[in-house]
This record gives sequence, C-alpha cells and structure tokens, in this order.
Amino acid sequence: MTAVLVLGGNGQLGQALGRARWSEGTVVHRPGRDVIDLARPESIATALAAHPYDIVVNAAAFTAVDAAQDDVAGAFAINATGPAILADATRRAGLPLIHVSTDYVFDGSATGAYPEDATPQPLGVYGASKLAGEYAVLSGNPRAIVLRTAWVISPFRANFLKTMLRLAAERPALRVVDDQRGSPTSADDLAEAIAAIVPRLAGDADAPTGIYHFVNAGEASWCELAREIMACSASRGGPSVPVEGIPTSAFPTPTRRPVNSRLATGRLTRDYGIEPRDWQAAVRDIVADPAAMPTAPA
Ligand SMILES: NC(=O)C1=CN([C@@H]2O[C@H](COP(=O)(O)OP(=O)(O)OC[C@H]3O[C@@H](n4cnc5c(N)ncnc54)[C@H](OP(=O)(O)O)[C@@H]3O)[C@@H](O)[C@H]2O)C=CC1
Ligand SMILES: Cc1cn([C@H]2C[C@H](O)[C@@H](COP(=O)(O)OP(=O)(O)O[C@H]3O[C@@H](C)C(=O)[C@@H](O)[C@H]3O)O2)c(=O)[nH]c1=O
Repeated sequence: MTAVLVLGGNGQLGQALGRARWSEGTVVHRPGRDVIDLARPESIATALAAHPYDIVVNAAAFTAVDAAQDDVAGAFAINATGPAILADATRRAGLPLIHVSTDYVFDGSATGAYPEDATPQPLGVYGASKLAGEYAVLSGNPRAIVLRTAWVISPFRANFLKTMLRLAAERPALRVVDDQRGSPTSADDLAEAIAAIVPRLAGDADAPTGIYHFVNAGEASWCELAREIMACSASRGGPSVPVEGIPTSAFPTPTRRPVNSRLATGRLTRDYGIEPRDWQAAVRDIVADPAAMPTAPA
C-alpha cells in the first residue's frame, strides 16, 4: 500500500487529486487547512506523526496573485516558509515530497518555452514567494520534486475558465488580453501526472528528482483560451459571447504578468514517460463538466 498525504486538498488541484486514477493500493489523505496549516508549522509535524505516510504532495499555496502584492508576509509564510518546514520535516521522516510551483517564477523575456533549467526572475510577490519555496524545498529534501505548472483550470474553485463562463452569462462581450502567452493546464491532467509519478518516487530512493514542468501541450494567449472556452460552451448550449482581444495596457492589474510563460515539459517525458495532451482537449472536458457552469452550486 502507498499512503499519500496531500496538503491543499480542497483547492483546484487538491480536488482533482481526490478523483485521479491512482495505482492500485494507493490511499490518499487530503486534510483541510484546519488540520494542516502551512502558517502553523507545528500542524505539519503533528500530521506527519499521525499516520505512516509514504509520500507528501504539497498542493497548498497562497494563489491570489494580486492580493500577494499587498500581503508579502502572508504570501512568503505560506509559499516559502511553510514549504521549507515541510521539506525539512519530510526529509527527517525519510519521505519524498512533490511540491507544486508556477510559471510566474519567470519574467516572460524568453522567446520560446522555458526549459526546466531556465533562470527564474519573478515579476511580482506571488512569483517571488513561490521561487523562494522552490529553493527551500530543493535544498531541504534531496528526494523532492518541484513540479511547475501554469494557467490551471478545472470545474473546481475559482479559475480563469470559470470566470469566463460566469462573465459570459452576465455580459454581452468579453475583453481579454491577447499579448500574454502561456500554457493552459487542466488540474485533472496535472493530478494524473502526479498520480503517475508517485509510485516511482515513493518506491525508489533513486528515482529522479529536481525541477519538472507539467502543462498541457500547445500554447495560447488568455484571449485565445477565452475564445476556446466560449466555443466549447456554445457547442453544449452554455453561455457564450464574443471575445475582443486587448493589449495588457487596456486591462491594468496590480501585478505584472509575464508576456510569455510557456513551459517545456521534456524532462518529465524523458524521466517519467508522461506525455501531456493538447490544452484544447482539456478545455472541452472541463466545460463538459456541469460543475464548471455558473449555474452550478459553488
Ligand atoms: N491556479 C493556477 O493557475 C496555478 C497554480 N499553481 C500552483 O499549483 C498549486 C495548486 O494551486 P490551485 O489548486 O490552483 O490553488 P487553489 O487556490 O485552488 O487552492 C489552494 C489550496 O491551498 C490551501 N491553503 C491556502 N493557504 C493555506 C495554508 N496556510 N495552509 C494550508 N493550506 C492552505 C487552500 O485552502 P482553503 O481550501 O482553506 O482555501 C486551498 O485548498 C499551488 O502551488 C499553486 O501555486 C501553479 C500555476 C498556476
Ligand atoms: C477576468 C479577466 C482577466 N483578464 C486578464 C488578466 C490577466 O492578465 C489574465 C489572467 O487573469 P487571472 O487573474 O484570471 O489569472 P492569474 O491570477 O494571473 O493566473 C495565474 O494564477 C497563478 C496562481 C498562477 O500560478 C499562474 O500560472 C496563473 O494561472 O487575464 C482579462 O484580460 N480580462 C478579463 O475579463
């Protein structure tokens, strides 16, 4: 049996991990923030001592990109200090750790997709706090994987896909930035990738570790992603309105986002045999889930 402890079990990724296809004999525990709070270090040690886990997945984070600009201490406590303590606690317990991170560690100046070993240079507090968490995890536990992902969408919680469907039900048209490009990613596909990594990382002390990327294949601007969401929704009789492409300057936000945060996934394919599917197929599946629709209960 493989016992997996998931932090952030009620978030987008956490809920997707709850319905992923785990290998036979895997048991997944997803306690909420009331049980493990990254801002309360003692809760980490207590949870690890409560059950003989084989591996830990950290899907918990301070993910409010703009709010992080005004709450630097809060973002660093949850995205950097908490993961540092978690890395130390898992190393002392002899456990491997998968820690999820973000494309926003990059500044967007690269011309192509960012390889795993590209030099990070975050533009905002969220990205800087996540980068500090990456360093802490990699230096704190030699059996750790930092798994960067990007533009996560799902039927769960708040995310760009659900925002677009909600706004389409309320407005005659959407205005969405067309000059920021990235890698849309299904939380379910990311969860399946984690479920595929876990047996090897938990069962083999020499399994490959370090920085990996998982995103769906292909690339898009936020505007192209919004148009695909509208097309899929229209084909199912859901809300759909025209999407006007606008420059970033026409949609000011407190935090600068990278103009290019595409991630290359070659290392994950090479070391773990994981081949992401196209992001358009992932969008189709999410829109087909009734829970993604604005009329669904929250
Ligand atoms: N969303 C995205 O577009 C992207 C996300 N990521 C990364 O992926 C990972 C998963 O993100 P996602 O599922 O989208 O995030 P969500 O915002 O959907 O969920 C975050 C989870 O973290 C929990 N959490 C917040 N603070 C704490 C804390 N102090 N202690 C314990 N748990 C806490 C939340 O708890 P509660 O349920 O109580 O709110 C929630 O369950 C994160 O590492 C994020 O940085 C990377 C790239 C893109
Ligand atoms: C709602 C809306 C957003 N936008 C723009 C603003 C921004 O540039 C872009 C995305 O907006 P959001 O605020 O939804 O997404 P944002 O919070 O930037 O999403 C990020 O979240 C964190 C957690 C990550 O790690 C990143 O990978 C990324 O997914 O779309 C529009 O142009 N029109 C709109 O109507």
